[in-house]
Amino acid sequence: MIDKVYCADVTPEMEGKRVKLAGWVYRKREVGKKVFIVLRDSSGIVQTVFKKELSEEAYAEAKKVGIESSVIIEGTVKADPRAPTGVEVQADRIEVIQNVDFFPITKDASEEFLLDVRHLHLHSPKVAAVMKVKATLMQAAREWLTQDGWYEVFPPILVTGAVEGGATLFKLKYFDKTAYLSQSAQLYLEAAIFGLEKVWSLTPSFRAEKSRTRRHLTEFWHLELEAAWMDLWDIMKVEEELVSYMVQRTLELRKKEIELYRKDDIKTLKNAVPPFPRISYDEAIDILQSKGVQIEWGEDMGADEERILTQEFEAPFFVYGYPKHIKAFYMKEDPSDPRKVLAADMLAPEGYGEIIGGSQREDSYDKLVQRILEEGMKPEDYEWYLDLRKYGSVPHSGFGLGLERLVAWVLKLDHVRWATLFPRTPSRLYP
Ligand SMILES: NC(=O)C[C@H]([NH3+])C(=O)NS(=O)(=O)OC[C@H]1O[C@@H](n2cnc3c(N)ncnc32)[C@H](O)[C@@H]1O
Ligand SMILES: [Mg+2]
Repeated sequence: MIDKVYCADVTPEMEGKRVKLAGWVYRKREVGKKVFIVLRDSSGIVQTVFKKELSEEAYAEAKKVGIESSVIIEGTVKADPRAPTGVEVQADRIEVIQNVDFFPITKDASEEFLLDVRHLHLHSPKVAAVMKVKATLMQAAREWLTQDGWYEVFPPILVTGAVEGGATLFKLKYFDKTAYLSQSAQLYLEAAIFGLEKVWSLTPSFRAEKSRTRRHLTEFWHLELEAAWMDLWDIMKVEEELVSYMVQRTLELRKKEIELYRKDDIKTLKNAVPPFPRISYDEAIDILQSKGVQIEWGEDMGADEERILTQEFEAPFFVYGYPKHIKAFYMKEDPSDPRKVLAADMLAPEGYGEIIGGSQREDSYDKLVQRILEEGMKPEDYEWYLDLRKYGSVPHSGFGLGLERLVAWVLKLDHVRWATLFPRTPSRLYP
């Protein structure tokens, strides 16, 4: 590894120190007999200046390099309040690793073009900032999960059945059998709780969703938890503590990156502290109807309805107690109201809506068989899953958080596709 100083680590206090930098040409301009190159690396930027009288050779090389050329630059640090970071490097050496005559991404690039050249768009510091925030959210999640006694497990992605409905399964040939790409690790996490009690996984989940909305991907990263002995209210507490820790920790560690997208508009992020507000599905329907939304009890809330509902809150909030017929087969019927299930979604404010889907699971063998039949599915396709209700069944609950949806809310992105390295949607499989 080259023995370099990172751009962000060059400070005015290093005045007079010689440094070696390695990165990419981010900005370049010539003024008289000087060439200013703003160098970019993963840490940020620093201005370098090439003067003819300091090194004719380096000056001549610097004049020739194009934007996003990869270079190594050496020189002496000089404090300068006019420079973007208050400091610049008086360069006397440049090694051009690869010169770029024309970098395809220009200021007027369309969103579709940026997606077509996503592999080059990843040069962008603003895109890198999204990935740093995503990484820090998961770093925080791991910190919280470890200290709270949860075990990470690694479920299969090649599976034989639907969790969230057969309509969004990606089917593939598995030797002489049929397999599917996992929609959710949940069923496997439910098996893991009998030995580990509190488990979590981060896996890619796949949904052959034809809906082209701002919050749907066909492949997304899914943070899922499952716990024995917990009911719906217990798991909702876990959700709010986990999400709160993730958001507050990321605010602490990635403030600069968040401000790139939100500027100082971070009130709703700071509000993400327990307890999150809780409203019932019934109350949600009342609120929507009072705002003139045409929705009846029993109907599902889509992105538009959730967007309107989020206007009532300035923090993430729960909606609980959904009608049974709009929710998944595995959800436990509410003993106090058989029309409902013990399910709760967490909705992010500012129009983002659902970021978490969770529920208490049906732990009765007979009731689960009945639900599977009611949903038009075959119990024999879920034989192993039903076994979990035959050999020491316990009350248990869990949830799934869409990581891209959380990132989209934290950074106020206008589409979840910007929250993932290489977005997958119905119309995008390349690059
Ligand atoms: N372990 C569990 O209990 C998870 C459960 N089986 C499940 O998959 N619920 S979910 O379908 O609401 O998806 C969970 C979350 O997963 C995200 N999600 C769900 N579908 C998508 C798509 N298509 N694109 C992006 N993100 C998606 C979204 O935040 C949802 O709230
Ligand atoms: Mg859901």
